[in-house]
Amino acid sequence: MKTAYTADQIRHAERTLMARLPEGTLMQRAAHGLAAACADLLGRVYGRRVVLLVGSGDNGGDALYAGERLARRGARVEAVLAGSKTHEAGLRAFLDAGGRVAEQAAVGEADLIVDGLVGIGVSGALREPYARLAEEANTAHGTVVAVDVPSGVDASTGQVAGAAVRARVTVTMGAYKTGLLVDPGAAHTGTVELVDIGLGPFLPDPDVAALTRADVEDLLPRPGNESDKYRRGVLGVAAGSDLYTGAAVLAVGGALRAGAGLVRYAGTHEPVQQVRAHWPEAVITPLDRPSIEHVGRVQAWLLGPGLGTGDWAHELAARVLASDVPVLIDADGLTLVARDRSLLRRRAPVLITPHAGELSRLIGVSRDDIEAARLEHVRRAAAELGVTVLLKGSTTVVAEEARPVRVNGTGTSWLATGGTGDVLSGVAGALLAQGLGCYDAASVGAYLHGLAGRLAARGAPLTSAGVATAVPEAIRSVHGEPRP
Ligand SMILES: NC(=O)C1=CN([C@@H]2O[C@H](COP(=O)(O)OP(=O)(O)OC[C@H]3O[C@@H](n4cnc5c(N)ncnc54)[C@H](OP(=O)(O)O)[C@@H]3O)[C@@H](O)[C@H]2O)[C@@H](O)CC1
Ligand SMILES: [K+]
Repeated sequence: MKTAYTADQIRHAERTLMARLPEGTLMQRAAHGLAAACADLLGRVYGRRVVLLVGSGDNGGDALYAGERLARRGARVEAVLAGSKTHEAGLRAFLDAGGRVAEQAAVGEADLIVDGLVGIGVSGALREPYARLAEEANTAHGTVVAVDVPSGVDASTGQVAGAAVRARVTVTMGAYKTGLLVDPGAAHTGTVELVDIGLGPFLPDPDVAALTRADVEDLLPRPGNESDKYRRGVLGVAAGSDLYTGAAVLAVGGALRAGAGLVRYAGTHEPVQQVRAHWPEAVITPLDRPSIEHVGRVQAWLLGPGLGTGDWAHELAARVLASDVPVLIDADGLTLVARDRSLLRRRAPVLITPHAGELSRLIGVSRDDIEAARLEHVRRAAAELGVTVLLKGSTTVVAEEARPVRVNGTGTSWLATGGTGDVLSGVAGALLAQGLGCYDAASVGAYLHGLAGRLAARGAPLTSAGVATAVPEAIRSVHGEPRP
């Protein structure tokens, strides 16, 4: 598990560790790791031009001590002092090593730009001249390395209130910060390199976590010798309508590709025809009224994609939610429960999979506000609604009360196309039916779906059907099995 922490959590751990070490030890460890990362990026250090953007706090101190090391190896290092004060000992060491302070920064001509403006001590939007320097770094030709956190990104939330550095590499000290994993901040980090400064034993429970390949491998259900289709998880799918047939086809496809033992599809005439044509392996119950009494036993339900939002759909949703198995609610199902919250009053678990627009209707917050503060709102939705929430987006986040938010970074922007959400609901639904809890089904589902998206896209546009087709390959790559 990749774990990440808020600025307060990091500071608390740092204080405990610092009390046991000679003064300045941690910053020297940080600077050592930072200088090594810079040297790697430069290839040859001697003679190369490096500009340090130095803020008034210890983030600037890290940059100065790393600059000292690079200067000793023959780099031409200039520092722009942006704050009202500067880390004194760091500046002395930097100057002693031959570093220079520049009035007018040659940011545009540098081979490497080290962003030491602000780290975990940032509050609010970058002030001048920090904001201008961040913009200069972003438009310069040189490689930008952010110290600890790209300046302008809130380390605790990933929120970006104004100008912010966009780094090629972020060298982060001691532990990942939440804001490095969650968008919009995550989009600013480039590759994140972690420098071990000995913080590990002092860190509390994480604020957020991201599943690694090994975690997903451990969590993924694998059929044993005695498995039969009923034990491997039967998913009921209540999706699609005479107007929207594709959603049903894609959701059933996602579920079958993600290992449901059996999919029982229930729907009206048109989607039934389509699902039957695409997926002969699905067991189909044509519905002439909104009822699930003839569908047979299932271990979980997927409710909503393409279902419509009229009385018929409402009645079917009420029947599905009156069952005693976990239910995943997506798309039109979310519109129905936004209108009638009483549908969510049930004992068995509920997983909802909204995008920001759908979540906006559920919690009465604007879509833009949700996009700007995804963590805050996904947590709030989980607490207010008493359900597990998977908020879709460039970094998908999964919240359940009293658990760290799980962040998924496997996705690709090619996935932002029609129908991919239906596939995701099928994948996560199949995992629910195979016995994973909502929290794990959602986060493993997001991981596989993102990976399948990458495999389907390979750098070019994808189709949602292609994403479903790539799910088995994603599972294979998680298990590390050779491809046929
Ligand atoms: N502690 C440790 O053991 C270790 C810490 N380490 C390093 O220290 C970093 C934390 O250092 P920190 O606490 O000094 O805070 P930091 O991020 O430099 O920023 C504070 C300064 O920023 C300013 N400022 C704030 N907001 C601003 C804005 N919007 N726009 C403009 N300016 C703004 C604010 O200025 P002021 O408002 O006071 O004028 C304040 O002076 C951490 O990220 C890591 O890199 C590592 O060496 C490992 C060991
Ligand atoms: K920084």
